[in-house]
Amino acid sequence: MSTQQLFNIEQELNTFFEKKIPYYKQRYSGVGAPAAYIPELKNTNPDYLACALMFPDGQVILKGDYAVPFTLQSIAKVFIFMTACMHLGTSRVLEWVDVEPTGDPFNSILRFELNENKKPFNPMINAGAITVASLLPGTDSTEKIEKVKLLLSAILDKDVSINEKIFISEWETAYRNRALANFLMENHLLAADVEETLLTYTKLCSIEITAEDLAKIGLVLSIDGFDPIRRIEVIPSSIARFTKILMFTCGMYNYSGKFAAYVGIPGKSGVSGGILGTVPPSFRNHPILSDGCGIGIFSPAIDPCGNSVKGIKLLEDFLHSYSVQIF
Ligand SMILES: NC(=O)CC[C@H](N)C(=O)O
Repeated sequence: MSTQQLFNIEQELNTFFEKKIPYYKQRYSGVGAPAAYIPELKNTNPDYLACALMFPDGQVILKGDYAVPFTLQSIAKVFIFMTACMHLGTSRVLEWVDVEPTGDPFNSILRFELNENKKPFNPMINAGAITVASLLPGTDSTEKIEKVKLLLSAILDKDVSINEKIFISEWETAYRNRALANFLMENHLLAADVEETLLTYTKLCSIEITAEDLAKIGLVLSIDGFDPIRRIEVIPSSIARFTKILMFTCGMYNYSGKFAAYVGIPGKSGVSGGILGTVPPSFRNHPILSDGCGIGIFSPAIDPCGNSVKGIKLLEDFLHSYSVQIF
């Protein structure tokens, strides 16, 4: 692509987001609210809205409140799964967890009580992620957490840290996840101690990132685990590709089907209001997104499914406005 074309695209996208971010902030002001079940998240400003895009040539678009850090929350499930697969092999991990969307809330306990399904439905809901967290290699939570942090650091080319305040706030109130972990243990679906596994899972949910970090992760996933900027593989391609399938089918909890149908890319959200999006390279000659891109969105007011209200609207608008379709 010529420098002139690149400049025009950058200008075009800048104009798009400079217009849309204030629009969505106003249009959906007061709709949804920051997650209240983790007390520390309740205090987040619901009006933040950030978008980051990263392209394979290294071009980055950062708009809105992109400098505000937030915690991964459920987005951590993507890295918990990939790390476990990298150490144990995907087929071993899938002996413990299924790959079926649920249609139930992300922290639902229903299926265990009914005892309808032996394995947790998929690694992108709490039950599945807690099971997979118990499989991580290491003798205690510190070692297990380190393995996941190493993968994230390799993708982002920097260290990541845990927001202790948010971790403690969730740890002290994680009644539902404790119940889930106990059900899992009762069904022989935890490979490590209940409290140790919960500690691993909850700390990983509290890793702090930015919208730009999510865009970088999305970019690496879009190119099947390859970092096009440093020209190295950071995730084995078969694992990156399998993870995108899970994101596409199960990444948005009980909104996953609608997200796939109406937004149309692999995505993963967290109750902090983050959305990780990945646009695979297209075989169609798309004027902007032919080579793929990574998307990071952040807006803390979430809907009853646990997804960012303004974030989904902005993402949907962007992808539709630029006719991004992966099928
Ligand atoms: N949906 C989410 O983001 C959930 C993550 C959160 N840490 C929990 O386990 O409840």
